[in-house]
Amino acid sequence: MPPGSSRLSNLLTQPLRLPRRSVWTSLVAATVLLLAVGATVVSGARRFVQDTRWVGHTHATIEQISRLYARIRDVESAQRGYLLTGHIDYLSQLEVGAPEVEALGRGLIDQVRDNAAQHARAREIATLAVERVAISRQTAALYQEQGLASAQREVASNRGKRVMDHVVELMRAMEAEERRLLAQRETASDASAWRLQWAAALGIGLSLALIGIVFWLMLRENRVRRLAERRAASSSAQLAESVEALRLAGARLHELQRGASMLQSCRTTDEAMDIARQTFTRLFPDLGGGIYLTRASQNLVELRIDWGDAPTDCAQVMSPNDCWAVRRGQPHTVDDSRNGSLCAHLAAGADAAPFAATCVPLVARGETLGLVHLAGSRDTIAAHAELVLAAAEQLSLALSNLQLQETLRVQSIRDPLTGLYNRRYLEESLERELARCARRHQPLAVMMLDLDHFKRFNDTHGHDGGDALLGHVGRLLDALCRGEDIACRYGGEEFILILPEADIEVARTRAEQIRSAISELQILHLRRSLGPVTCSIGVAASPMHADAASALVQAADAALYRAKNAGRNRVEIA
Ligand SMILES: Nc1nc2c(ncn2[C@@H]2O[C@H](COP(=O)(O)OP(=O)(O)OP(=O)(O)O)[C@@H](O)[C@H]2O)c(=O)[nH]1
Repeated sequence: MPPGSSRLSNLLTQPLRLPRRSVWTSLVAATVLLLAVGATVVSGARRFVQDTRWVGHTHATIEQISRLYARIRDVESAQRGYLLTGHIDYLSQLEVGAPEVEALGRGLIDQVRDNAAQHARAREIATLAVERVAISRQTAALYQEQGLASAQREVASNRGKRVMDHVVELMRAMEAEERRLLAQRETASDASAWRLQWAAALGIGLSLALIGIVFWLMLRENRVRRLAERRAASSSAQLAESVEALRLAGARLHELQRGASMLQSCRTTDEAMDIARQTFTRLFPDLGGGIYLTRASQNLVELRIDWGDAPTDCAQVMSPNDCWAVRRGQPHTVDDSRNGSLCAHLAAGADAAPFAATCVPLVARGETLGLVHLAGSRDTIAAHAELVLAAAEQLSLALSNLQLQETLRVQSIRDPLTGLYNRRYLEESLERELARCARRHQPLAVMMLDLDHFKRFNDTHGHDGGDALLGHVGRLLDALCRGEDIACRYGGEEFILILPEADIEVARTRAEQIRSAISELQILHLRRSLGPVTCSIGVAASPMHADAASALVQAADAALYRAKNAGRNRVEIA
């Protein structure tokens, strides 16, 4: 799993709860409350206005009563003034006051039309007021027509006073009732005002509180949303990071697969080293490194290739014990070159910055074939640890396969007793070398060698002794061969040497050297010296004696036959 993917899945699965329901609930509650407060205030205001209107109405009624009373008194005064002075102005005042009293009476009736009791009183007052005005006018008329005495009799009858007393009594009752109503309406108006005030204060307070809660919830939601957005942004960044990590991991795996496939197709160790260098460079471009291979002797490990800007100096050849990974048979990683146990084959330069290094043994079929070493930054080494192991494993398998192939190849072309090439390889090589020399117009010599009296040697020292002799001769021939010569065991105690680009004289000289060397051979077998041995050699050369491989071998064989017949331990030319 690429780094960060578990954190990513946590982030994606962790729920984010937004307080949406509480916000909506509070908003609805605040709205309902505000509407209720509004309705209460409106209805309270209406009632307050109505109550205030009623108070005004009461005041107007009381004022109407007062004005009616005053107007009646004015009429009475005008009547009295007229009787006392006879002045005509009083009479005209009386005449003017009469319709006004009547109008004020009607006004009073209209004023209290809503109240049945007051309405009845008002009608009675209006009727009595009109009657009182009529009495004053009658009294004035008596004065005019019959004189003061008649008018005074009328006054003395107290008819006008009785009517007026009744009017006053009714007006007092009516005013008292209006004052009672006034007090009642003022109380109601005060109560309305008080209710209105409290409803407004309470409603506004509660609404403000709810709005505060909504505001707080919205701030909280905003905070949570910002957090969610940050998480989403961080998640998508991590997702992109993970996708990129997966892409790189996929590309590296593809590269590893490609490298492994090419390694498996390599025919030689050098080819495998070249492919390994390319693969490791592509897989770990930020790391320098190298590959050591164990020599056939198993006692030394040799640096075969290296690459990149490794911060270390690598020993060219080392003992297997110089590498912790080889010694312990498992990867060895040092995070800090200054503090860790760096392998002896790696050396940090004096001025080198601290670095990390890892060595992975190349092990296959229980055999340590070498090691891969990488060095660079600690993070890079740590990040690629598993991939390094996988690449090293693939390289181990490829090297092991190459080793196996080499063993099989050697087995198929080498004679196990002498270590020389076998007859099959001889036949292939002779054809090839003849063609090559012919192309270059160069000679090629063939030497056929047969040990003398080998049957007797066998009989004397046993078959094991004979085998030991064959082994010694094989090693001797191998040692006396040049790099381009091919020494083969032709069969039994017969050997053939192919000497490319050697003419017959060179071949003769070489044959003499070999014959001489074999005659001086000291063979120890089971702590016994097996005595001297000689050989006979027949030499033929191309194109001097034959062009074809089989003809050339036959010519050498014929020369050998002559050497045997001539007394053995000699060289004969075809
Ligand atoms: N020990 C051993 N003996 C072998 C091997 N191959 C062949 N021989 C023996 O080599 C002997 C060859 O004998 P001969 O062909 O008669 O030749 P020779 O005794 O060497 O006599 P000349 O060649 O005439 O000098 C035989 O006895 C074979 O059995 C082998 O691989 N090991």
